Amino acid sequence: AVKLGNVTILATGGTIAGSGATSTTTVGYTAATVGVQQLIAAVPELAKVANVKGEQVFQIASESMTNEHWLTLGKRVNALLAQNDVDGIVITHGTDTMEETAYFLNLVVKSKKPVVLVGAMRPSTALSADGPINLYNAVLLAASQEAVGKGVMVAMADQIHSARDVSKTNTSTPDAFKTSELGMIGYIQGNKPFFYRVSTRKHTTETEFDIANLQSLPQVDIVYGYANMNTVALDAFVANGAKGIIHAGTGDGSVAAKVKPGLVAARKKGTLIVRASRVGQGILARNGEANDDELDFVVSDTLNAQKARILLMLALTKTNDSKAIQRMFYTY
Ligand SMILES: NC(=O)CC[C@H](N)C(=O)O
Repeated sequence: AVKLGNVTILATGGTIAGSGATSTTTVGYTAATVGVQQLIAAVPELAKVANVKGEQVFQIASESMTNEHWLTLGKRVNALLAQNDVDGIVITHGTDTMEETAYFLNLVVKSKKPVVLVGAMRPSTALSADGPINLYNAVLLAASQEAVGKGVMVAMADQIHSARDVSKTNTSTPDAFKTSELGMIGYIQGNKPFFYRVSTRKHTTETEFDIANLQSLPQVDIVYGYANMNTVALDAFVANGAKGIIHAGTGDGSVAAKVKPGLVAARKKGTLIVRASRVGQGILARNGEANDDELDFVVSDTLNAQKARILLMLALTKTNDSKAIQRMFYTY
């Protein structure tokens, strides 16, 4: 008989653990109601691909995820993966901030063992609920040799995405997760993962970040760019003590004339400024829409604003040097 891998499922809530009033309730249901043992019991097929254990870490909708949740989860993942009797981890998670949690873990997990985030777009009570098959695929992926060393992954709708590049791209359809231009890394088909590409960016055991002794992360906020933008949000975040600001600018990270003096003043007072884009694809050109060298700004490379926020928080636990932080944005 083939020896099965040991996979721990860490449950955090979300729609995969959600329930609705009827079988056709696919919106307006309640997330985070079903416990991890019930999730596992609903998919007896899991026992064919791994020895599965469950742990309820949180029971929340993922829009309420906080830095503190991430530190707790990251430490638990590292503790479990340090054990000889754990071969991989699956994290069930709400889909709204799944890409953020995945990228955070991609930067702080200290192991080559597979870590797979999974969720559902339809609650467990719905017709054609996607949670059970997504969970099955995630567990077989986490138990597979092929997934070792690939960094943190998101497994949704038979596709494998790398944490750095994946995004939720639809409010409600089951195929919501995409890595549009950079491309997903593989498929799961016929009970097997198939990989086709890997990111060139460093992750997990290759990063310089260590959360073992951290109780909190520096405050970093996002300012969204739009026509007729005013300066109120930026000024309020800076007055509130933000250590970093992600400016999710229009286009290639352009900054409205009215907003620029506030960013420059914040930087002079010590706040790190990262220019990102609201567009969703493409490289943020350094010294393009602003003279970053002169203004001492950092650019986000291809990271979207919510992921740039995570990298900047972790970067600020190591250094305040903008050049070192810019290097990190071209590394991870
Ligand atoms: N499909 C989902 O998981 C969304 C439910 C909820 N808003 C969450 O992110 O947890």
